[in-house]
Amino acid sequence: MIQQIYPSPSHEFSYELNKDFQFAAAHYVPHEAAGKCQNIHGHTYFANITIAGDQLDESGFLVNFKTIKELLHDRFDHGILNEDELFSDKDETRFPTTEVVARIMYEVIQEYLNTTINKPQCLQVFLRETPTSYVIYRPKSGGLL
Ligand SMILES: Nc1nc2c(c(=O)[nH]1)N=C([C@H](O)[C@H](O)COP(=O)(O)OP(=O)(O)OP(=O)(O)O)CN2
Ligand SMILES: [Zn+2]
Repeated sequence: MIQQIYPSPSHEFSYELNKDFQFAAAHYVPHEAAGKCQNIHGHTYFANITIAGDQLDESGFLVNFKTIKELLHDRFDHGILNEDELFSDKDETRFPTTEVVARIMYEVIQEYLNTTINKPQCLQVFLRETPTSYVIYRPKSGGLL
């Protein structure tokens, strides 16, 4: 896996965990502004998920690395993003652009984290779509799910 340097969010939590993974997925952006990207095509996405908190769970984990991979990588890998119910071709807030995919990845992981006993926070999703294009999504403070 390509190791990358990415910006870190500032915070005052005692623990910060980062999980990197790649997934291959196809998508198209259903808007004329997307030009050739209106046609279905594929990417090898690279993601880095940052999670922080002050309390560990009964396993001594902030959150199990494996769970993050199962929730995100295993859902999207070798899929067509537009066909996942998380996305929509009719609602621009759910077109599978890099921005939206990053935000939706945050929403998926934070909804899971909210069910855990120690309730850590996802502070950042870094999502690289191509060698020259990436997005960082950070929830606004106070706007956490
Ligand atoms: N703000 C956004 N702009 C674009 C997105 C996006 O998700 N958010 N997506 C695309 C296309 O899907 C495309 O896959 C990526 O575009 P781009 O970086 O332009 O890809 P190129 O390989 O053609 O870029 P180079 O500059 O030649 O490396 C378009 N825009
Ligand atoms: Zn694309």
